[in-house]
Amino acid sequence: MDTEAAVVHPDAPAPGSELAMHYKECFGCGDEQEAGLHLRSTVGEKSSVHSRFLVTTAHQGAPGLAHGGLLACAFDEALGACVGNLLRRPAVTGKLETDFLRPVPVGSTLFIAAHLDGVAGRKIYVSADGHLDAADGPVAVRARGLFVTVGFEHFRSHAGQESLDKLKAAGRARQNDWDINP
Ligand SMILES: CCCCCCCC/C=C\CCCCCCCC(=O)SCCNC(=O)CCNC(=O)[C@H](O)C(C)(C)COP(=O)(O)OP(=O)(O)OC[C@H]1O[C@@H](n2cnc3c(N)ncnc32)[C@H](O)[C@@H]1OP(=O)(O)O
Repeated sequence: MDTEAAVVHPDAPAPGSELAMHYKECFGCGDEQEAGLHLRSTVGEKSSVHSRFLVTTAHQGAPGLAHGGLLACAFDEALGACVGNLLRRPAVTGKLETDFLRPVPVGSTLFIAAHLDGVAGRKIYVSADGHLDAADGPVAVRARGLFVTVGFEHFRSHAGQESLDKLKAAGRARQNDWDINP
């Protein structure tokens, strides 16, 4: 694939910044989504974002072990947070690949290190490693994502009015908050 290096937006939060949830009802990071994953993310060095996911009994597949689909969801969120916050462009997941290398037990924390790999037009390539219980713990899950830059029209034309009102209330619907360049 022919990609260019991803250039972090000059207004992106600096390394070390704790990222705010992007939407309080988001399944991945929202604090008003009781059944959600409650990921917490921090900007890292060199086009990276570090997210933490505490696996609870709500996330089980087999007894005592995380469900693979929920782990994929955690990576979707972590990769999306990396893309959205570092590039400051609205983008959606086009493709998400996951390798499950080790079981992830209930009670463990997955430390997900996501990194921007490159950009080709509207396509943004991003990948992540999920380390068990420490930033340098063994890699349990690995993921690669392709995000596609979209205009705000994507959300306007597909989401219901009530959701758009919530988005506006959160101050996210203002186009000048983002670089729209699909
Ligand atoms: C106003 C709100 C703003 C919010 C921003 C907040 C940011 C806050 C910060 C951060 C937090 C974010 C955290 C969120 C994390 C979760 C993210 C999700 O889960 S998103 C939901 C799941 N994904 C979908 O629902 C997409 C559904 N699909 C679509 O809408 C379309 O298919 C779309 C937009 C992906 C592409 O459609 P087209 O018509 O616009 O464009 P075409 O031409 O088809 O694709 C563009 C290029 O991408 C490639 N492409 C698209 N899909 C591909 C695929 N699956 N595999 C390979 N290539 C693909 C195509 O081949 C094309 O490439 P070529 O330019 O020709 O080289």
